[in-house]
Amino acid sequence: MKTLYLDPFSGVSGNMLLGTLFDLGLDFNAFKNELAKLKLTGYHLSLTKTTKSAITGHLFEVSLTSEFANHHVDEGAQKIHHHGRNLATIEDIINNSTLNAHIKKSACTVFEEIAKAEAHVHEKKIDEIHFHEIGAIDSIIDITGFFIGLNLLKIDKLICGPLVDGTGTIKVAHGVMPVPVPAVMQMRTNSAIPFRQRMDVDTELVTPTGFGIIKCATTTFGEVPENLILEKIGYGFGTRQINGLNALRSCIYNSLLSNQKVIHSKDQIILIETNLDDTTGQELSDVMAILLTNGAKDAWVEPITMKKGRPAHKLCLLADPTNSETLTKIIFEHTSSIGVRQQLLDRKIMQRDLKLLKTKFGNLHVKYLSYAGITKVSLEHDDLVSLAQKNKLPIKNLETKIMNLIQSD
Ligand SMILES: O=C([S-])c1cc(C(=O)S)c[n+]([C@@H]2O[C@H](COP(=O)(O)O)[C@@H](O)[C@H]2O)c1
Ligand code: NI
Repeated sequence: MKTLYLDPFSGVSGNMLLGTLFDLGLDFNAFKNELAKLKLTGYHLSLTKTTKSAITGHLFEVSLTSEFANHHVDEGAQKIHHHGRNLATIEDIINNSTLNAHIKKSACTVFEEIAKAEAHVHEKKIDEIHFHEIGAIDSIIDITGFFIGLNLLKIDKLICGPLVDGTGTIKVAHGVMPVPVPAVMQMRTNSAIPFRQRMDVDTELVTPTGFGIIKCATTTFGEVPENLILEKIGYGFGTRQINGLNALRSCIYNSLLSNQKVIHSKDQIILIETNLDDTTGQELSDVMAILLTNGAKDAWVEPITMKKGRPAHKLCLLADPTNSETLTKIIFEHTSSIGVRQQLLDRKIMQRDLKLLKTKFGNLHVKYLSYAGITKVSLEHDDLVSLAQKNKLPIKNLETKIMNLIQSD
């Protein structure tokens, strides 16, 4: 299983996404053969291996041949296209090709995502919007080409790090637009994609095409995968000149487990709390059970006295930070709470190694714990209870017997 990790430390555009795939080894001729299935004409592809900031990478560019270039105006670094195709026409081009069904579906999803955002920003219906972006041949090539590239490189999973955009304004066909550009801002709504801005970069780093592809193709955003083998690194250059390297870095990880294991002695955990003065004991116990089955690591209630001397309860839970949205929704859905407090906490943890122990009383899971030379053993309580019932022994008594067996081992 191959995982592609994208690191958009200086943003993302369609060209950068393809540039980085070529730098990872995507074959240009194989790519062009696949792309020809779209039966598009009027374009030229250029792929250049080059060095920027002393780093070697690839620059991928699409240019229009003269017949089409008449409709295309260059305004500094900003390309503006005046021959927009509408969404239906683009989807026809893709769907009438002999590309595989997954590529077709993925590309159409990105076009729909960008078109929806554009329609919202320009306050037009999706079929009547001005397709200055997605009607252009380069967008069709970038978007469809990205999925062709993933397929040729046999990538199974995509993970993306936080997106970094610039600031200020850029000049486009209809005037001056703020950065992040409106279509990108619109696509960010209702999404939790990590995004930040570099205030020292006075231009656009994240384009609508780049953001649309990332949003639709990626389900996991976060840190580099652990315990996987890093196989290859690629750099795809952007065309804008910025203070520093303007490139999209990508890494291929292989799921073969590394023999160099990562040991965690600290991590982060989220504490979620809410005060409840009108929830019954039964309701509290029900919601705690739901929270625990939905990934809370622990959930409990604390008796408190709220304003006006009201006896109440504080519902608390600990969870992985990525689970906070799901668990917050459960609290809002199943209690009268109208607000929760959240704190991200640093946690020190013992390394855990879970093993199945075969004993004369039966099998049970045992946790071997260690931290800076301190070691402990902990028997899985549910297993212990069922073995105690099976052997008709008091739980404490059986625990002592099993601990003695482990120690004598
Ligand atoms: O010309 C217009 S109206 C325009 C609108 C927007 C919005 O965000 S709305 C963005 N742009 C810019 O066009 C270029 C091309 O983008 P690609 O995604 O096709 O690479 C880019 O700089 C956009 O920000 C233009
Ligand atoms: Ni427009």
